[in-house]
Amino acid sequence: MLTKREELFGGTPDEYLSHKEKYENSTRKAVILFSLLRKIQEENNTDLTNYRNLLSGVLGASISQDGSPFGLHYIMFMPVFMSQADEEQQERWLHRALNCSIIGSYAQTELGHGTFIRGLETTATYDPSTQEFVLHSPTLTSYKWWPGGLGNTANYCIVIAQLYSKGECHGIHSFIVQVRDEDTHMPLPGIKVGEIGVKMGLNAVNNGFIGFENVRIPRTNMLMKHAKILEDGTYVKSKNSKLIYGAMVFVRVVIVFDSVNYLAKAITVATRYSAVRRQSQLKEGEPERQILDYVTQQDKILTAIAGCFAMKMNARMLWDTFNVINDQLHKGNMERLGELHALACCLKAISTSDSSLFTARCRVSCGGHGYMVSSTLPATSALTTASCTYEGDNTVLLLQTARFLLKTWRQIDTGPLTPTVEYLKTVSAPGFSYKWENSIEGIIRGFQIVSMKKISSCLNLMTAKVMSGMSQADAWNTISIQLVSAGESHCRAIVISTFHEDMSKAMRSMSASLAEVMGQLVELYAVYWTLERLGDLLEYTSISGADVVKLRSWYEELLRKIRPNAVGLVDAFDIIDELLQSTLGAYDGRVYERLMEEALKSPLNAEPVNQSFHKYLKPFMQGKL
Ligand SMILES: CCCCCCCC/C=C\C/C=C/C(=O)SCCNC(=O)CCNC(=O)[C@H](O)C(C)(C)COP(=O)(O)OP(=O)(O)OC[C@H]1O[C@@H](n2cnc3c(N)ncnc32)[C@H](O)[C@@H]1OP(=O)(O)O
Ligand SMILES: Cc1cc2nc3c(=O)[nH]c(=O)nc-3n(C[C@H](O)[C@H](O)[C@H](O)COP(=O)(O)OP(=O)(O)OC[C@H]3O[C@@H](n4cnc5c(N)ncnc54)[C@H](O)[C@@H]3O)c2cc1C
Repeated sequence: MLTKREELFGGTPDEYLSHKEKYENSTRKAVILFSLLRKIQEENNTDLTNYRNLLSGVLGASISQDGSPFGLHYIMFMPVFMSQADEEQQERWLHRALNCSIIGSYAQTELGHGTFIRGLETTATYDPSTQEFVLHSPTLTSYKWWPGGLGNTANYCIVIAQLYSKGECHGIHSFIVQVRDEDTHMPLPGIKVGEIGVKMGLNAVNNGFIGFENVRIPRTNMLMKHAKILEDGTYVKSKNSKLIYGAMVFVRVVIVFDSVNYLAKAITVATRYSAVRRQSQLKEGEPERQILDYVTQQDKILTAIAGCFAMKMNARMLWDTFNVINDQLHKGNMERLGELHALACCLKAISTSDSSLFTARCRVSCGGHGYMVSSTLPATSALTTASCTYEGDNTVLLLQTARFLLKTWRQIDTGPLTPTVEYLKTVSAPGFSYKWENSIEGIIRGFQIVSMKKISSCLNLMTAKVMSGMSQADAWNTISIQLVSAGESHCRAIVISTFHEDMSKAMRSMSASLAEVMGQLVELYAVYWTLERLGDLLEYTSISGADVVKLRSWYEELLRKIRPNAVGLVDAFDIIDELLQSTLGAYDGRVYERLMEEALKSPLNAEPVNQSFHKYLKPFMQGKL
């Protein structure tokens, strides 16, 4: 009788399963894992706060690097329900979703549209004579494409469609739609549903497609917490049309935590392997050195560790900010919605692009063995690059942040600013002066000045181009590279200052030795990004060549200081071997034995001579083909 652990983590490695077997195996594992999670849910309430903790359990414990077919049910279907369904609808559906007696997905993206959601083509036309909506996919490009779990798993999904009533289009709204029979799991009439095929990664997420041929759903299947359709077809608009976007903000907040989880796995593997792997002699005649002793290796890995800690603290700040503003939204106060959207956009973009960058560095820092699937670094790399796209392409999200920053800058003199942008007032105040200094505070100030000057420059450029006769849209597109850069600079300034401030607070309750190491991580992160963004700092601050020389020495000194604690820092993530699933990162350091153990599981090692020798090789080598 297999234990739960053996059931979850044993069996043929996924990499040797077919696409179909991989899905079936991940579904088997998901059922085990989510049965356990369901027990947790039964003991706790399900408000968003508790829900995120549950969700981080889902994400953190996702037992396959390939994701889970239930992921979307937890990541989007339920959060959207909690934020957009009215009380009657929650009463009718939420408990069934929570106990997984229905499995949902979230169908927004179409073959033809992902970013520009106002351009979605799926229609939901209200028929007052039957008090139903008619869901229809008018074109191939209107087919929903990507929804996780929709291929073969979900029997319900939330569909985002253009709402039509009394001949008028009211824009995109959310609808709950049953897609499969609850008993037979057969697709319901008028519904064409399937799986989109093999992807670069996340092949257990079961991403699907769905098309509707005049499918009728009751009026009460429109999620009506904000906007409504009355029985006669009268449209009652939402207090704020942007509230429909709320779930995307929540998921972006979760994704920042998720990006930290993925990066923590990758640096645990790369750091432990770099402590085990010995290669080359630093001095003639000496024993081969741990590759972690090479400063170039420290440059790749220790900065990733600092980045992971930095983003973890920023994820917590973002979550706290989300909760504060979400409470205000529930009370009808929309004042900070734009700020929350901008912050969630830039932190999702920066956390996922950093996670992708540093995970790729971890992969190459492990040499050939890092290219083995059994190291799990390739899968984590495929995961982190996907996160730069899903829940909003990073470029598009940074442009959203830039849009908010320009709006803020236009109003800079009209009153107080909201917390995440009030630095703009400080560094642009009359009489404010700043001379570069090589300190954490000096670096933070420098990044804030760069951000402010980029935003100001973008606005001046926009104004000049429009004055010269260019349309607003063309001017925006022309300077969009600089707009993205302004969004990134703003975010980096927030990340460094949050890391410094929150870690300083945390260090007060630490032992002196731990506080010293944490302080070194903050310095390493700040100095690393200073050296990475020297162009901006040279353009907008008084930093000098001499300062840069000292910064480089400071950086190398920090690498030397942190090196002895590298393994301890990643052990602190406490990721069990079963979740790490890595031949290179296992706690016991038996890298070579594990590599060989995994290799022998290859089906190609089942017999000494593969059948292709007799069928192909031998006749070929004997000139008979
Ligand atoms: C357990 C295992 C787990 C394994 C891991 C798997 C995890 C998988 C995770 C998730 C799966 C993925 C799901 C998805 O991808 S769902 C689909 C996500 N799609 C998007 O994010 C689409 C991105 N596009 C947009 O958000 C919008 O189209 C846009 C904002 C980029 C542009 O839209 P547009 O209408 O052109 O906007 P404007 O620029 O004109 O701005 C309009 C106005 O609205 C404000 N606004 C826009 N978005 C929001 C928002 N989300 N919240 C609040 N406000 C928003 C914007 O600020 C403007 O306001 P204004 O300046 O005051 O006018
Ligand atoms: C693994 C994965 C899971 C997903 N899961 C789901 C899901 O469950 N449900 C769901 O609904 N969707 C899902 N998606 C879809 C995802 O939301 C979209 O892929 C994403 O929103 C990007 O849209 P797109 O793919 O159409 O790219 P596009 O928007 O076509 O972007 C392509 C390029 O065009 C650029 N671009 C687009 N618009 C602009 C602009 N205005 N300004 C400047 N540049 C622009 C982008 O920067 C990008 O470089 C998933 C995607 C992935 C990869």
